[in-house]
Amino acid sequence: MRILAAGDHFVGPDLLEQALHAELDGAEVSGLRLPWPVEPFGPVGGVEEASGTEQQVIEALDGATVSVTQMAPFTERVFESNPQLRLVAVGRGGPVNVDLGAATRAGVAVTYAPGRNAAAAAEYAVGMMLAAMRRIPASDSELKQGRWRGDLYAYPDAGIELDGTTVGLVGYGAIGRIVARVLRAFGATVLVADPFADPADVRDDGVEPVELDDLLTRSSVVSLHARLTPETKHLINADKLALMPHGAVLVNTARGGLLDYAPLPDALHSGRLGALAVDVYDTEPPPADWPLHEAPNVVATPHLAGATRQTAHRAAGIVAAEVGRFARGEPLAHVANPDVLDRQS
Ligand SMILES: NC(=O)C1=CN([C@@H]2O[C@H](COP(=O)(O)OP(=O)(O)OC[C@H]3O[C@@H](n4cnc5c(N)ncnc54)[C@H](O)[C@@H]3O)[C@@H](O)[C@H]2O)C=CC1
Ligand SMILES: O=C(O)C(=O)COP(=O)(O)O
Repeated sequence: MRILAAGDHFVGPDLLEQALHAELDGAEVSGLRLPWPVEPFGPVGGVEEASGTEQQVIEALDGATVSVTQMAPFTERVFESNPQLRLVAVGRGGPVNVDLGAATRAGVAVTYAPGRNAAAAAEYAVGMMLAAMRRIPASDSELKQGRWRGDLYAYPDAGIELDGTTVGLVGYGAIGRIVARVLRAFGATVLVADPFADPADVRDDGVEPVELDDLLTRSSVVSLHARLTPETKHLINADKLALMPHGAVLVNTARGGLLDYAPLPDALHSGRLGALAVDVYDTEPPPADWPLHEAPNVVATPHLAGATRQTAHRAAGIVAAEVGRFARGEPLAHVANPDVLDRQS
C-alpha cells in the first residue's frame, strides 16, 4: 500500500511516517512538507483552513491509495486526478481541509481525529481566562518596567475570581466539555449554549444548558468553543455584546470568524467589556495597525491554543491507527462520510 504523509510544520511528514511505520509493517510512505508559514488555500468546504496548493497534493499523491495529513487541500480536482485514492485520514478535530462531497462522489473515505488537541486547547482557554481576569500579562510587563502594584491592587479595579463567578461556554464539544470540568473545579457556575448538545447530558455534567442570549445576559465571563461554519460566522456581534453585563470578560480561543472584531475596541474603551483574551483573529496574523493593540485589557496570543507536543504525537498516532484499521479491513473509528463505506465494501 502506498501512503502519502502530507505533513506541515506542526505535525511533520517525519512524525507521520514514524507513526505509520510503528503501525504497519512494510508500508511504502512518501512525505510532502506543506508550506510554513501557512499558505492558505480555499475555501474547501466553506472555510479557509487548508495550506499548500492542490497541485502539490496532486503531484505528491502519485499513485498513493491512502494519504494522512493535517492541512493539505483535498479538493474535487485532487480526487479526480487520483482515482486510485481510497482513504484520507486527517489528524484534526474536523476534516475542514477536505471537500467531503467530492470525496464521497470519488468513493474516498475521510476520517479525522476528534479531541486530539482538546486538552491542549481547553487548558489554554482557562489560562487565557485567568490571564484576562487577573491581567497577568499586564502586571508582568509593568513589573519589568519598574512599576510595583498598580491599579490592580486597588479596589474596585482588582480582578475577579472564578470561584462563584458565572461563566458561559458557547459550544460544548470536545474542548468546551473539558473547560466546563476545569471551571467547575474552580467553583464557577457554568452555563452552556450549544444547539446540538443533549440538555440531559449537559445537566449530568453539572452544567446548565441555556439559549445563547440567556447565556450572554447572565455570564460575567464568556468563552467561545464552537466550530466555525457558515451558520456560526459572527455568532457574537455588536447586538450580542450589548447583552453582556458591563465589564464582562470575553475569551476566544476557537476561531476568529465566530466573533465580529469591529465593535470590540469601542466595547473595551467604554468598559462594556472588562477584558478580552484572544488567540484567533478574523485575519491571521492581525495587521500591525490592528485597533485592539491600542485597546485596554487585551490579552492576545498568536493562535497557539492547540499546539502542544502531545497534540502533535496524538494526531500522528490517531491517523496511523486509522490507516492500520483500513489496511486490516477493520471498521474505521471516526469516519466523516460513512455513506462511502457501503460503496467500498
Ligand atoms: N486556537 C487553537 O489553536 C484551537 C482552536 N480550536 C477551535 O476550537 C473550537 C472547538 O473545537 P472542538 O471542541 O474540538 O470542536 P467540536 O466539534 O468537538 O465542538 C464544537 C461544538 O460547537 C457546537 N456548535 C455548533 N454550532 C453551534 C452554535 N451555533 N452555537 C453553539 N455551539 C455550536 C457543536 O454542537 C459542537 O458541540 C473549534 O472552533 C476549533 O477550530 C481547536 C483547537 C485548537
Ligand atoms: O486551531 C488550531 O490550531 C487547530 O489545531 C484547530 O484544530 P482542529 O482543526 O479543530 O483540529
